[in-house]
Amino acid sequence: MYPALPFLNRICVKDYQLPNSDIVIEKGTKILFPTLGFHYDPEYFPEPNKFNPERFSDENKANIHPYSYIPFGEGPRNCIATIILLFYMKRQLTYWKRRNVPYLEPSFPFGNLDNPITNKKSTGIQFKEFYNEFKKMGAKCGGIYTYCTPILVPVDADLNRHMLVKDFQNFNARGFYSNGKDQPVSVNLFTVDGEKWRTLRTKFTPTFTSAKMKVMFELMLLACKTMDVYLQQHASKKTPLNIKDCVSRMTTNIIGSCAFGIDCNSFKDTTFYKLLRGIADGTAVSLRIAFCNAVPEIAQMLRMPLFPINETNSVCRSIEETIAYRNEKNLSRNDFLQMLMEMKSNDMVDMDELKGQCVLFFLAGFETSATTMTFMFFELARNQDIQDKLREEINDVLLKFDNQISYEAVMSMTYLEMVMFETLRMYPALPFLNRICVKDYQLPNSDIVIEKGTKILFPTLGFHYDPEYFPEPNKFNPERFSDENRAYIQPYSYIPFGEGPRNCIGELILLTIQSVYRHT
Ligand code: HEM
Repeated sequence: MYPALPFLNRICVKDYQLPNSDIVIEKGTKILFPTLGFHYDPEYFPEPNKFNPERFSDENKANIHPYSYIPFGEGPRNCIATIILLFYMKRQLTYWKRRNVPYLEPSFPFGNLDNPITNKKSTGIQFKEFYNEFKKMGAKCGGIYTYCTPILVPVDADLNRHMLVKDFQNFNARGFYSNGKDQPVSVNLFTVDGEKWRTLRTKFTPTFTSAKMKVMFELMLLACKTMDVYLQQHASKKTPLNIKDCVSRMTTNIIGSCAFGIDCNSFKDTTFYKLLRGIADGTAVSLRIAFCNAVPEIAQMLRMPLFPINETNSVCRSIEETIAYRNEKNLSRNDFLQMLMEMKSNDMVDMDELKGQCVLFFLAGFETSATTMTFMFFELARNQDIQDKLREEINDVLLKFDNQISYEAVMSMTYLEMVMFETLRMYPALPFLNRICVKDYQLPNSDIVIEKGTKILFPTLGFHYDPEYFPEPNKFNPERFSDENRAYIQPYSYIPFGEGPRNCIGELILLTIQSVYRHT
């Protein structure tokens, strides 16, 4: 759809009679082959405006008309750059061998990944398999390739401690794409690196304390009220419920209320729900994010925004309107937006940073929380005994709290916490963590040196399903996280929220809550 050169050119160096025609092309005539024309010709590519990788599946490829697909040119003068590129790619694929790092044999052009067009496995599962291969070799880490990019995969919990925590200064970047010029809100805590990240993290950490969350809890409860009615309707009619849809609406209500100051009642009116989903959901969004991160230089050159423009602009407008309304009426509310407004009035953040963090609050908190809850209900449905035990705990605790759900009541539900931790072990919302080496680094007790610029991918799923760390890993067993058993979990093998100074800022809420309540 986007050939880098939209046409090929040649010059006729000898008079030439067109085949099956009496037209003669004179020597010296310039010829321009319109690549874009061929690629968008429905005779050759039906529904040419549709992005459809299936055209290039092994079966369909054979039906493409020869010489109608010419992104690299054709014939003896086809792009020299292609040949150089191919040579470079082949050489790249020997990177780990040359550096004496244990590696898995790659193949061209996908490296160690499955063919993205025909593959059925998620990237998280593929990295779990790489993990198992390196463990079998007895290695502490190993090298693989995504396409031609070398990626280091640590498979040892103690190495996680070194790289994510102790030697964080060598790996403090995530290398995620953002485009501050054209879409300032794409510059946020998750996407920025270096000094900018450090400054933002220092500014925003105090907004995630347990005291702040306790105050916001009332808003969260209110935002869930309409779900009660929705659930009761389904229960009384005995109609099945799409649990993913239900928790996604609930999460939208909470985020709408806490981050955007909007009462969006997604169980009745799906306007805001659809708008927010438009930013985070869908193949086009995933493809754009994947493209931007795979070839950030090209994305930067094309000035590609990270998030869909229309939806993001609508959400930003709504934030601006709420701020203007609160300022005009002198209103205040115990939400995340108010905290950011106070930071702005103290010149700690500017308007773009404020909007960026609201959008990030949604992106980082929405899918992660909704999928975790969905999988939790899935496992509770499959394990009736665990469901009964949890229900019993909830009923017992509520009895002690006059049947009122309060912050304190929820925090004293220890079995609920164990169930949630086990859900996050089996279904971590992010199946891997990524970092970039920013300073050459010698691996501990080894002569391997990781070069500056190397990408590292920590395979969370691999660790969480490793029987060395979690016996019977396919069994949903919340008891692993009881007070007694938790002490036996190998540090840095359980990483659903990441680790070290760049871990999930949302986890700080959990940690603070735990330390407060476990010691009272
Ligand atoms: C079940 C819920 C959640 C899970 C499983 C989760 C998981 C993660 C993970 C794995 C990371 C990457 C950490 C790393 O690279 O070491 C991350 C980063 C982050 N998360 Fe969460 N998250 C959750 C909820 C939230 C919520 C509710 C918020 C905020 C409102 C949030 C805000 C962030 C931010 C801002 C970052 C980037 C931190 C940085 O780079 O400094 N997350 N999260």
